[in-house]
Amino acid sequence: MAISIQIARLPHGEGLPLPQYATPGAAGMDVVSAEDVTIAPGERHPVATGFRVAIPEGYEIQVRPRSGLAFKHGITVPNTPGTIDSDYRGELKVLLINHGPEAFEVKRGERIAQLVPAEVTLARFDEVSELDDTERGHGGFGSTGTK
Ligand SMILES: O=c1ccn([C@H]2C[C@H](O)[C@@H](COP(=O)(O)OP(=O)(O)OP(=O)(O)O)O2)c(=O)[nH]1
Ligand SMILES: [Mg+2]
Repeated sequence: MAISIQIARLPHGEGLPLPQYATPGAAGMDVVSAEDVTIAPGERHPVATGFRVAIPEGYEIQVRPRSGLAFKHGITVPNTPGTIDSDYRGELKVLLINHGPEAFEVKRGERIAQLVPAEVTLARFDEVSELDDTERGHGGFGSTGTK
């Protein structure tokens, strides 16, 4: 079942489509750019989407890269998955970085990322003096193999 997320359009978002699923089984809702911007190789830019959202408490939106942009142009989201908090009321922005060899032109209306709403599990840390023993113990960072 779909949850309802309120969305408000900023003046520069006029005429843009709402974030939407490209196919019935898509996990992410494609979001488009509200601006024309060129991102030089190695540079990053917080791309405007023209929208603000009010996510219901207990949920977040994850901002994920589009694999096509990453594969074809080296364009990705350095903070992936970006976190949109339920109490954030500023403009939803998509931080893009150009890992490709050529400048990349983002055109207004082009899909730049996908939004995946997700449930948030709230937790607290309960401090203790000892933890239980496990087979893994302190092993990490590749301790179970050679790669
Ligand atoms: O890709 C993103 C990531 C974040 N934000 C907005 C919404 C989010 O709720 C807020 C804060 O993001 P985050 O907690 O990841 O950043 P921070 O560096 O911890 O900043 P803050 O101190 O504002 O929490 O910035 C975006 O618009 N796009
Ligand atoms: Mg934060």
